[in-house]
Amino acid sequence: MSCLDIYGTKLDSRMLIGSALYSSPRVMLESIVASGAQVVTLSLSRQNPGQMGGESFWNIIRSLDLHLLPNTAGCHSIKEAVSMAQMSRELFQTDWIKLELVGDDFNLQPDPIDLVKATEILLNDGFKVLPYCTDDLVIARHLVELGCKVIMPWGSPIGTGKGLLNPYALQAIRDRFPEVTMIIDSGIGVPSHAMQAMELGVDGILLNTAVAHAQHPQKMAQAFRGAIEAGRLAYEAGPMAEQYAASASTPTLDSPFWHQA
Ligand SMILES: CC(=O)[C@@H](O)[C@H](O)COP(=O)(O)O
Repeated sequence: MSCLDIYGTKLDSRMLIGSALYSSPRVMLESIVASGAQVVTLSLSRQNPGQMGGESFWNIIRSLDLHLLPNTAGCHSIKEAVSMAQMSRELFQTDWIKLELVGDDFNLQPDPIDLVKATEILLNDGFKVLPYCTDDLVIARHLVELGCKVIMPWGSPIGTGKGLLNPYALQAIRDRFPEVTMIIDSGIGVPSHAMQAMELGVDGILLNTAVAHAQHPQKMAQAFRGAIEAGRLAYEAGPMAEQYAASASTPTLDSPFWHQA
């Protein structure tokens, strides 16, 4: 199967996993391993290696030897997000940043205007920006025109588990920007949501709550791994076109094959 491309880094796994909300370090570690993810996202504001408790968290993450994707979770302004990104780059030694800029606390909806402005600042500062955005085609266009090689529209708001609120909007982004790596970030609740997104042709899935809050996170991580792989395989296989009316799958006339070699 083809690879996930993050600014030129090619990965076999199309799943990116969060490191928050787990019941214990052991459950987090086992879940991340079970997911097969090669990218783990983490937040300097919540998992700072220099702070109490942060060091043991950091040692576990480091032991996994995965790509780190620091995020700017909880930032509400451009200034805050830019300085969080810069500190994360120093501390985690990576120029990848998941840019999250909250526009409203009710549903943690990204601020579309400031997100674009902050993206421009960070790209100019040498970051490889993975912006967390809504499923708005025009915002996606601005981000792509600035030079983002990856965009991460939501399925639905963070932690809701509602799945894909607007498959049409996501499909439009996919079709409009086939050259860009498109990762669905947030709101995925069950593996079938992830599979639906992959069948639309998106490149990857970033999720956290659905695994961390499952009754058995390790098993759920494994279930997501299978669903994401199956969804991608189905997309590459080219699904049949939906039909309005029935057509017999066991015709009684002519050749049993429709393609005459
Ligand atoms: C871990 C992370 O970056 C989250 O903020 C992300 O958006 C995942 O969202 P869910 O928890 O809804 O999967």
